[in-house]
Amino acid sequence: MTRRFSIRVPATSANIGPGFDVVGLSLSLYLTLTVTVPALPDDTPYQPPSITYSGEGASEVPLDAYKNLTTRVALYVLRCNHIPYFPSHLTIHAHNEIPFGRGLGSSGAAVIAGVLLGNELGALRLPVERLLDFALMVERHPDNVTAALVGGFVGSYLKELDEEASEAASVPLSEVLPEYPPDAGADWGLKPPVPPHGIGHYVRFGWAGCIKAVAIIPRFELSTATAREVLPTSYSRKDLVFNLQRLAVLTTALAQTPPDPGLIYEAMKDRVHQPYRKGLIPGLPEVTSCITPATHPGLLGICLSGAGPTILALATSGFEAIAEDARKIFRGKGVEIDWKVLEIVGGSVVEQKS
Ligand SMILES: Nc1ncnc2c1ncn2[C@@H]1O[C@H](COP(=O)(O)OP(=O)(O)O)[C@@H](O)[C@H]1O
Ligand SMILES: N[C@@H](CCOP(=O)(O)O)C(=O)O
Repeated sequence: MTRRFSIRVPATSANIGPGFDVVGLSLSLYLTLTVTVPALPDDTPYQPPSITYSGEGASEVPLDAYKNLTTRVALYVLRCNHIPYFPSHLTIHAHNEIPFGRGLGSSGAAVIAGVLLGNELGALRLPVERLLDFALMVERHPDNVTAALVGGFVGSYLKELDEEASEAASVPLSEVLPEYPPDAGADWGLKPPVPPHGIGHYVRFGWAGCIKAVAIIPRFELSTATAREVLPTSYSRKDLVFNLQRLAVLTTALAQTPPDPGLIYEAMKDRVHQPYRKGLIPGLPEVTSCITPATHPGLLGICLSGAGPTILALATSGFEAIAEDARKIFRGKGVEIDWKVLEIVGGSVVEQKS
C-alpha cells in the first residue's frame, strides 16, 4: 500500500542571551515535508527520490537527494540501521517558512526533519533519545536540534563520552554525511559512523503562556559557522560567572506569571557570544541596549537569536513598538529588517496520512 506522511519541524531560537549552546526555544515557523512512498511491483526498476521545494531558501537548496541536507541525514540514519538506500520512487515536497542563516535554526530543523524522515522510511521506531544522538552527530551544539525535536523552552548538555565513543562522535561531518553518488546502488562500501548512545540529555523548563517572541530579522544572512569563528576559545571567570548567574535565574523567571521584566531584562544579558558577534551585526549593541522595559512597556528582555543576525525580543505586549524602533536603529546602520510575532510551540510532529 502506498504510504503518505508529513513531518513538521519548528524553527528555534538558541542561547536566549546567557545560555550559549545550552538553551533553545521552539517557535511558530515550520519546515514541513510531505512524503509519499509508493507501493510498486517487485520488478519496477529503482528510481532515486524526487524532491520539490517551496518557500524560504527555494532558490538555493539542492534538490538532489544525495546533496540535500535533509535527505542526506535521512540516508545516514537508514545506513546506520542497515538499510542502504531510499525506497524507490520516493517523493518529498518540502515547504519551508524558516529563513536561512538568520539565527532561527533552519539547519537544525533540516537535520531533525532528516532524522525523522530516516526513522519513518526505515520504520525504525527509534526513541527520542536515539533520534537526538543522530542529530547530534551532524549538528554538534544541542540547543537548536533538541528544541526543534521536543519543543518548548529546553536546556540540554552533551554527555562526556569515553574514549572510544568520543572518537566515534568526532568523525568529520563530511564522513557522517558523504554526498553519496546517485548511481552507486546499494553497495557504497563506506560504513557510516554509528552514533554512540546517549550523547545528549535535556530538560524542558516551564514557560509563561503570555510571553511571545518578536523576531526582528535583518535582510542578510550570517552563517552559524562564520559567527562561531569569531568567538574566543577561553573566557575569564568573571564573564562565565556573569552568564551562569543570569542563566540560572532566567530558566525559572520565564515560567513565572506574571513575568518580571526587572528580573528578566538583566538575566538575558550575555558576555560569552554577543560581544564578539557585534562586528558581524551592525546595530546589535544599540538595539539590545536602547530597547528596554522602561522605554517599551511589555518588553521583558532582548538578545541575539542563535548566532544572529536576528534579534529576539521576549514580550507580553507592545510588539509593534519594539519592532519598529528596532527597525529605526537598524536602518541607521544601513540594515533593513522584517519582523514577526511568534508563539512558543511544541516539538516536531510526524503525521500519517491515509
Ligand atoms: N530546509 C533545508 N533544506 C536543506 N538545507 C537547509 C535547509 N535549511 C537550512 N539548510 C542549510 O543550512 C544553512 C543555514 O544554516 P546555518 O548557517 O546554521 O543558519 P541557521 O541554522 O541559523 O539558519 C543553509 O544555507 C542551507 O545550506
Ligand atoms: N549556540 C549556537 C546556536 C546557533 O543557532 P543558529 O540558529 O544561528 O544556527 C551559536 O550561538 O552558535
